[in-house]
Amino acid sequence: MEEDWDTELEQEAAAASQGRSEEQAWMANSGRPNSPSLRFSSRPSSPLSGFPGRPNSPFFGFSQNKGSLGANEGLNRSLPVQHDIGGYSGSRESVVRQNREDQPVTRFGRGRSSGSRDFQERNSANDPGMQDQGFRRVPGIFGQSKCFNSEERNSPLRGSPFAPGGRGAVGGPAGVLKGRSEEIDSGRGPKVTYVPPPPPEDEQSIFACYQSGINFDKYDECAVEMSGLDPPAPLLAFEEANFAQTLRKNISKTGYSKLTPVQKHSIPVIQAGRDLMSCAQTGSGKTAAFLLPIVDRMMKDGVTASFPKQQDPQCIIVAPTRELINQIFLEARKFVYGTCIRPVVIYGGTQTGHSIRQIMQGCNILCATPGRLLDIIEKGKISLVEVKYLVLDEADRMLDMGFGLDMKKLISYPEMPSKDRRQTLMFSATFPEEVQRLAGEFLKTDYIFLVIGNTCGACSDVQQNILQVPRLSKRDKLIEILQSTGGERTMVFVDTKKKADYLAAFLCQENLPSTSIHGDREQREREIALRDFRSGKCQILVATSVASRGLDIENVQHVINFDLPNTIEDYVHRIGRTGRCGNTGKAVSFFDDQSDGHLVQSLLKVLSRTQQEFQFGGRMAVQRTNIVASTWCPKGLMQAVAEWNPREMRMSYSETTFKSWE
Ligand SMILES: Nc1ncnc2c1ncn2[C@@H]1O[C@H](COP(=O)(O)OP(=O)(O)OP(=O)(O)O)[C@@H](O)[C@H]1O
Repeated sequence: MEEDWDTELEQEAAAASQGRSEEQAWMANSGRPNSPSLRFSSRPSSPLSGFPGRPNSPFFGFSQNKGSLGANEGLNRSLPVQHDIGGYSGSRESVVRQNREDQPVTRFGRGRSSGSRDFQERNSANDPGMQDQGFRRVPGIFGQSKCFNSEERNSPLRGSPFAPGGRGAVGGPAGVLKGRSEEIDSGRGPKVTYVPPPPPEDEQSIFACYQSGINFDKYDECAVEMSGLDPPAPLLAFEEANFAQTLRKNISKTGYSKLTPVQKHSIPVIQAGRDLMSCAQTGSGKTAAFLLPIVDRMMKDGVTASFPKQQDPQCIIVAPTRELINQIFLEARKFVYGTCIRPVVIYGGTQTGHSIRQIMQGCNILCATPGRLLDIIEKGKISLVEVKYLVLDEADRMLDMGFGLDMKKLISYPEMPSKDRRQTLMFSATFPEEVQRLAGEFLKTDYIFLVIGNTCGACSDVQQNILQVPRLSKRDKLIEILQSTGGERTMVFVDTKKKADYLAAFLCQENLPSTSIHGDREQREREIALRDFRSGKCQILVATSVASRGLDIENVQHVINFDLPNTIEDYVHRIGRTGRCGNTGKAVSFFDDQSDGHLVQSLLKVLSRTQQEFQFGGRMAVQRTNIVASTWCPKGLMQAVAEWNPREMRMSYSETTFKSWE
């Protein structure tokens, strides 16, 4: 999970303070006759009729979901069967523990939220009444159960992969009830036993990649800014990099023939031994920009894996989410192919023993999520003395409140070479100023700061649309869009884990094959969800921000922000799941005056910078940097536009026009 642990809690708390959650709102919304929400809101005994005040309730965070997901006794009765059939070994508690292992957020970060979460979970776990209800059971709708009772048969979820008895592939944290007492007794969850399946070893699978798109050459039009003393000259072509022969072969097997701008500029900086903070738009090849020169150096230095009791990797790469770090590992595997350099990936939610075994088989490039990395270091399984490269992918995220302390801890180990003796590389599509300042602690003073485009630039190949959709109409609007786009691979982002499950189940019910990914799903389920989405088995992936960064999935044509994120950086990363590698994509964001007002200024800035035609609301069109004619637009938006410096946008509205909009 990593990313969304705390932010979602905070959002839930905010929703609670509004006194009415979105799920409740849906329940009350009389839109769809078959909607799961309606079904349960009409039940007189529904706990939703007496919905507890969330902030004060020990069940806050769980009870509300009961109704929205259509939990029923039948589902609950089926849970023990799920354990047997589904072969689950984990539990919700294990997820909590994993998240703690991996998530510095909960350990060091925003303590208030995590503390309250613990409280909620313990209390709800203690209450026998809760065992049959609420959020605990929500994940139970995933996975499979062979027992249908009448209620299940009528379940709106039936026939969907989320339905009981549905596709096992989606799986589900059926263990949600299993480990409950374990947490209470020990304060720790049961051992995580999940061992991820090894990736395919055949050459074709290793080098599988997708085609760059029609706009690939347009990357060259991006403005490039480099600051720092004597930046090395950029490369014009792969040949100029003088890469080792095996690496050259691997690059061509990967299908790369032309460098992207971030590669042109970053590779010579890294080859020159300089530290680098590199910012370039999503999907523009940052991963290869750091991997290629590192692997090249290792090949030239004759690095090979060996098998001492304690491994000493030459390169450590960290990223904020498990799926992303796995993806980076798979990229590294391509470039080292045919050599004795061994990349290894370790991340939370998997058996620690498995991570250790992987490392012990030889480890030159260690790809890790922060929690698991620190764990392994503290277990003495790796030594840091040989680290020459420290790479922070999604560096702004790695340095923010959530992971910043873990990163500091990492560089503070006495064994870790000081910044003068290692090379530190930071990559992201966004670098807010405060993070740029923090980064100084990690980098040598003469580091190079490379910006392709700007430090918070959305991908110009993504056509962005902002639609004003009131909260209660979002679901219908979503269906309308998904039905009109007919089978396009789509990621739908929401603000809470529960909503991700709910929405995925709801979409399945509407015959739109969907799955979900978020931090409360067990790792096995997360990986299955991603696999189903990549393979096209499920055309829609409903996700929290855990999937917003770095994921490179072929042919995602569409991103929908069902809920806008809290920060503009998150928006940029989310919409960057489409329009990758020169391909085009579409992003639609539902804008709700009441909850999204804070984003308006930064949103407009991002939109105007993409220099493309885009739409704001139904009738206001913004072309290039000029807003042209409108008689209507969301009031909240226009107020913010007025506050924002019109000169910067060179907007063409007059004050009278603006007043008439108000
Ligand atoms: N030179 C190249 N030629 C063709 N394809 C490339 C090249 N470099 C990278 N790619 C491909 O482009 C896609 C996006 O690359 P990558 O995931 O590294 O982007 P990114 O900039 O890290 O994106 P994000 O900011 O979302 O993490 C990948 O599928 C990668 O294989």
